[in-house]
Amino acid sequence: MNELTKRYGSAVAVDDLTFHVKPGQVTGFLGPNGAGKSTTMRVILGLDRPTSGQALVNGRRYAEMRRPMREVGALLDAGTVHGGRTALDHLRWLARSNRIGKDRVVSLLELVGLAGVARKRIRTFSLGMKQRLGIAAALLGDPDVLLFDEPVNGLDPDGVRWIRELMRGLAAEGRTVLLSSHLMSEMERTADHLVIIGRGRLIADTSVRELVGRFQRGVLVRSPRAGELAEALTTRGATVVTEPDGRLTVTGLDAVEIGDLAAGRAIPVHEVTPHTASLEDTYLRLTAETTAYASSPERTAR
Ligand SMILES: Nc1ncnc2c1ncn2[C@@H]1O[C@H](COP(=O)(O)OP(=O)(O)OP(=O)(O)O)[C@@H](O)[C@H]1O
Repeated sequence: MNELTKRYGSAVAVDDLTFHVKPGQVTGFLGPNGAGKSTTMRVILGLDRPTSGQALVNGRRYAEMRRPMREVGALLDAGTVHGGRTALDHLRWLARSNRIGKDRVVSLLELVGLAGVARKRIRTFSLGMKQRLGIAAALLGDPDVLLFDEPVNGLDPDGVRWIRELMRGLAAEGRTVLLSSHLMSEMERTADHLVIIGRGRLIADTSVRELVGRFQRGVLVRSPRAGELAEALTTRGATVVTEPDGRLTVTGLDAVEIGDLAAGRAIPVHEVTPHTASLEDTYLRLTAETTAYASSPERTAR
């Protein structure tokens, strides 16, 4: 994504957005409703034209690919498939028109857990089943790059866990996985990296670990020799505050470093608790401003 901007009339859906998605990891694409995630994915897939800037996959625009399904697989809106067809017919038709072997259809129906309903019409499927079918379609061409827009919509807890494991498995195979959601709780356990947007703009492009670290509020440490430990920690560059109950709040060193330092000096430690704002809190704090703005049209009008 390079300086991508997409306007619909006077409304800006995506605003000068630049980020790169790496292979071998799951990248969570997060933002409140209306942040511009679907629009970005539609532009990547050539379904919408950018107003300016560009979205490239493997250095090329989607329209320039000779066999796009073999390069990029996508699940956008699972509800748009032809309801009169069976799951098997739908995938066979997609395979035929993209010169993909029939065997692959059967193995994918098994992979997504739809083998037993392959000959049922799609209109009888639940939303979760349609999501599974959409995922099978995305994987049909065995592409290295995969885009999933809110894939857990409509799935039960088993389905959510299945998606999580599937995404992690695809990334472990070295594929590039971009997964959108408006819920941080989902991403926390699935993604390695996060791209967070709000009102079409980039808010954060960071690893999950870095984001946790950024909002760490220190490590709480309890020791019967707190004074001695505080002195040792301060010497190592940490900032130490002694709490009224005698515990120490340490910043500047993480729990592992504190534990190792104490062990090295044979100072007993009875508690080491990192105090981290949850990722959910962090995400809400990061996006609060954009959400408030977006939900107050009278303010944007001025
Ligand atoms: N075809 C369109 N015409 C006009 N405005 C549009 C169109 N598509 C999207 N928008 C607007 O662009 C903005 C971004 O929408 P988009 O669907 O990309 O957000 P999103 O992050 O995917 O949100 P959600 O989580 O709700 O799906 C919204 O304000 C939306 O109303």
